[in-house]
Amino acid sequence: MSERILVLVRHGQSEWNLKNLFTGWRDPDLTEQGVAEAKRAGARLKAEGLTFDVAFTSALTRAQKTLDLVLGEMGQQGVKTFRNQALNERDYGDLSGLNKDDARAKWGEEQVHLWRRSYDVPPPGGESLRDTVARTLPYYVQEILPAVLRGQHTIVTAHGNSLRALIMVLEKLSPEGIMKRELATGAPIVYRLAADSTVESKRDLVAAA
Ligand SMILES: O=C(O)[C@@H](CO)OP(=O)(O)O
Repeated sequence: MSERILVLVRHGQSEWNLKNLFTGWRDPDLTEQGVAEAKRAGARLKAEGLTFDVAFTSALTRAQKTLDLVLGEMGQQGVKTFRNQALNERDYGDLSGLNKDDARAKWGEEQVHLWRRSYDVPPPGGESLRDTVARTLPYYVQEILPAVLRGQHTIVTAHGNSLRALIMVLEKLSPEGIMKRELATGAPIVYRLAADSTVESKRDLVAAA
């Protein structure tokens, strides 16, 4: 039985990350730095000797391009890929497109932090992390996890908060625990799962600067 490998990668820096705008379901492209981060992630995964059998990504350009660049760097362009909006970023609702510093000036540091990192406080008109878990988890359980348990080496490229949703479940984090969890762009996390789908080991492959 081959190993049960699941790799999660947040997309490389996007144009709106650079401009400090709430992004959510909006669809900006990667910046030059984001492209470099994605390639570096691919190089790190290749250096680990990893190969992939199946890939999952969101319906958004930044995550799809990141996947293409990672696989390209690994010489693995042909990997079967599934794209689904279940893996999209948390919907930021009315905050989408606003500048994060302007939002802090308007609503206060604490309120904006709760919208960005709390488990259950939804931004106006958008999804809380709990809502995002409710959207991503069925897709994980029905599509991603079965592939991993079959022994298919699996990569998921997605977004800061859609991945925090999956990480909360994988790492059994509390609402307080997930509040402190930040994901760097283009930094792969390699999980090995046990046959009962719990996490056996985890490694952060921080992309070299
Ligand atoms: O704007 C967004 O969609 C996300 C990810 O970039 O931002 P935040 O870190 O505020 O959740």
